[in-house]
Amino acid sequence: MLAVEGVSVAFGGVRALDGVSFEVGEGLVCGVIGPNGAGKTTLFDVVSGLRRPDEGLVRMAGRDLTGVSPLRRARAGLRRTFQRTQVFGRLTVADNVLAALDWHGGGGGLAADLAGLPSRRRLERERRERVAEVLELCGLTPLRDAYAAALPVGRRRLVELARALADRPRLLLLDEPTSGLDAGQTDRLGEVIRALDTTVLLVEHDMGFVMGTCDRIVVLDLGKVIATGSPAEIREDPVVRAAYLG
Ligand SMILES: Nc1ncnc2c1ncn2[C@@H]1O[C@H](COP(=O)(O)OP(=O)(O)OP(=O)(O)O)[C@@H](O)[C@H]1O
Repeated sequence: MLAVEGVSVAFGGVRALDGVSFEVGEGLVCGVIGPNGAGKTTLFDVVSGLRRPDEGLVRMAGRDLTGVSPLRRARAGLRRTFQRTQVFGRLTVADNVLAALDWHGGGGGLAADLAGLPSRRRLERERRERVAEVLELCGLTPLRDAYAAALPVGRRRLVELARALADRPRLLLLDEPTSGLDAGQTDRLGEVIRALDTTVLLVEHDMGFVMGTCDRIVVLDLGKVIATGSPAEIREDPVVRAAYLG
């Protein structure tokens, strides 16, 4: 589903990424870990299109995305969440998710809205249904009418996840999704992520969360992939232990 092939990025003399290659299969959750400065954020920026690599390719479902803008990547089904949550505080939880669907437009423009065309009403119903489905998936149904600004950070993060999932992304990038969450909220988030059928790439410092949530793990150190494997393989890998786990 996602293939990163020989990606390198240099900042002056620093090789932030140095020939990074790995693949993530359809529907799998892949975690990227590594010590500070390993290149995780740079890798995320390359995959989401915020930074163009000096060398290498990023493919999604076989399509080369390397020169494709972040907006076009979004249209192709890629979504990203950020370390600092980005939700509309003045909207309710349900409207936050609805707003994430609205950018597709309803077709027919304002005239169709005013005329209340049947096609438009059907679309509206489908949207409401999708919102309800996503809220349920993220455990937010009881909070659907709460204002996002009033929610604690753990819930806001779930709202952000719900927004990212609203129109069924093909690939979801999560940047330190547990930051600011307590243990209970972290467990809940892990359950939601595991229940998704979307392909997920996440960067995370919380090792317990990574080991419990991910199918595959990519370990970066000084811009290079030093190991890839299942959580059990990574835990046992002598190179990883030496470089990172201690
Ligand atoms: N804009 C930049 N200009 C110069 N050097 C940079 C820039 N961004 C990152 N670097 C350097 O590239 C290397 C990789 O940084 P990156 O932020 O990708 O690592 P990271 O694994 O995300 O680290 P952290 O866990 O601390 O967030 C580091 O040596 C960093 O100092």
